[in-house]
Amino acid sequence: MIDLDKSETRILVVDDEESLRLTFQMFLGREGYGPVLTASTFEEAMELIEQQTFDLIISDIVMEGASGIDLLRRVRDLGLECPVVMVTGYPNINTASEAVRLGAFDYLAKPVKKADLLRTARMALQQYGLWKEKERLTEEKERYQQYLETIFRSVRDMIITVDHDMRVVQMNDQAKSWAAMHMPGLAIGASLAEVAECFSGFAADAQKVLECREAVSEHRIEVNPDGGGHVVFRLCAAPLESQQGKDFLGAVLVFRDVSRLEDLEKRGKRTYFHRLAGVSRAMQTVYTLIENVGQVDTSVLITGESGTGKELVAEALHAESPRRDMPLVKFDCTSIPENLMESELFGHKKGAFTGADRNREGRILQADGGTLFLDEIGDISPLMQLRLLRFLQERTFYPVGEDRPVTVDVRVVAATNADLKQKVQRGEFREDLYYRLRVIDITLPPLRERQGDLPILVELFLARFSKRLNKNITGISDQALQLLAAYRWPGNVRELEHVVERACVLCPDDTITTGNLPEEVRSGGREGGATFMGAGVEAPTTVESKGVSSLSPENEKAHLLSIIAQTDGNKAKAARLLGIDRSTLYRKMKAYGLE
Ligand SMILES: Nc1ncnc2c1ncn2[C@@H]1O[C@H](COP(=O)(O)OP(=O)(O)OP(=O)(O)O)[C@@H](O)[C@H]1O
Repeated sequence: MIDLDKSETRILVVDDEESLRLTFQMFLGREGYGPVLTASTFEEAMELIEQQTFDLIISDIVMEGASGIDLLRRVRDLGLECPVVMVTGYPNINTASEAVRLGAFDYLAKPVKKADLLRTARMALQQYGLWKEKERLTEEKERYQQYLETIFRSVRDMIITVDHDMRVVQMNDQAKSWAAMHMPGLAIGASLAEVAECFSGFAADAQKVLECREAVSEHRIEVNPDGGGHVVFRLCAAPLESQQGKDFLGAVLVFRDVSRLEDLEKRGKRTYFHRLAGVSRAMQTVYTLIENVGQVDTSVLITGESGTGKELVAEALHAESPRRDMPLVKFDCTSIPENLMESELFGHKKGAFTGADRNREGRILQADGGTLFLDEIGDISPLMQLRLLRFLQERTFYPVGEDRPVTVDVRVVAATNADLKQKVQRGEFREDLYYRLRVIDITLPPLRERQGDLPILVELFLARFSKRLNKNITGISDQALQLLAAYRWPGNVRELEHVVERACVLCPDDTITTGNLPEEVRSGGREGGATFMGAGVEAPTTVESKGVSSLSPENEKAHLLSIIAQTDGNKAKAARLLGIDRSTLYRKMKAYGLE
């Protein structure tokens, strides 16, 4: 039985006898019911009923003018469900039982005893309470059903539910229109197993779910319908259970025709290529170039701003070449002082110089049979330029202190974010070396010129950092993505990667929002045009996050000094704070004489 809150029950007593009205009002009021209102005529009662809602109406049958039965009829005509109790004198007992047939809850015979009145009132109110609760639950269920149906209708995926015997129970509109075109046999009531043999993958998934009561995760299946053609579906299946998994109802299959996507991918529209991500035309050109150039042994020069993915291109070139099982040796030309560079690259003989207490194999020899990646090639000294040119021309070299040449089979891939051509014009870089290196030139456009790549890169980094940070971040709000798209990205993909990493660290739930983005990005880069530095939460709070790329040379030098000091000389940390990589930092330090 449901509990009644008596003080919240509105009762109307209708009687033309004032003493009876007052007695009923007093009995009910003292019992805690309220408010209890009274009316002496049909008209007066109707006026109150139209103005407010009642939980119980107690009405005399015989009144001057319209009767209590008229009142009951009127109440039901208005669609009101509240219980009506009739009061009648002994001679009118038959009329009263007639009233019950017409929908009255009960009747009370005069003289009405207090106990009878209270018992009938309690029962009527309790029954009405139950009815209201049932109505509420039905309404809620209907609303929920509607809500589910709306989802069912509006998702772009096709959805089919099947029962234990694999008979189709429900199909959403997408599934229906797809079936009408490609598989007319697939309809509500049809057996999924029998519909078409070529769709056996669907039936197999459904069968698995029905047998194991476990979801089958998303996978792709190829289908060759009778009418010909070739269709690829992305399909997942899950058990269909009632609330709390008490009843097992069957399986739900969610699938999507991805043939067009597959076609696009096959036609060269690739989203990923080795560790590179991007769908823009520029990146498609880069992928194709790498594929073609990978097969030959010519030198390649990769150019592009800092953080555009030059190192990833070098890796992909190596992976695409027949040298892929041999070493890829990376050498950052700015990472070590000039005087040690020759020995580092070419190796040295024991005793070649003070401190050379044993023979040392250089990077070039380590790369024998494989690829040597020379990063930041624009920064090497004229002497090293000459040595490298000789090596590229003759494929032999002399380790420091050694007079016998060493021959190796190495493919050289170099990268720079400097404008080498300008350096050649200014006499800072050898023209002959430039052309030797640049047999093939792969240029990576800055991120701001290939905005179409942004969503896919964001998705890639979100998945990466969500996993690394052991979080469950599944997406980014449209508004946050719009801010990222509007930003100029002076630090390119590296900077974007740091921004997403920082956002993942700050994000408390499953969606990155604008609040998780740094101020620079939120203000559209208007904060003095400074680059976001990817400091994330690891940055000491005392370090002012300010980029370098837009500062004047004097300010940039001072800023570099300040960051290096604040990180206690830790170059890796300083570079990270500045949103540039270590080699760029070394280059800048060198340029400002800060070594
Ligand atoms: N197209 C891309 N897809 C996925 N990640 C990328 C892409 N481009 C760059 N990145 C990421 O951005 C960061 C910087 O890339 P990378 O080191 O290859 O750039 P770079 O051009 O060599 O930079 P620098 O000139 O400063 O050495 C890396 O973490 C890399 O994984």
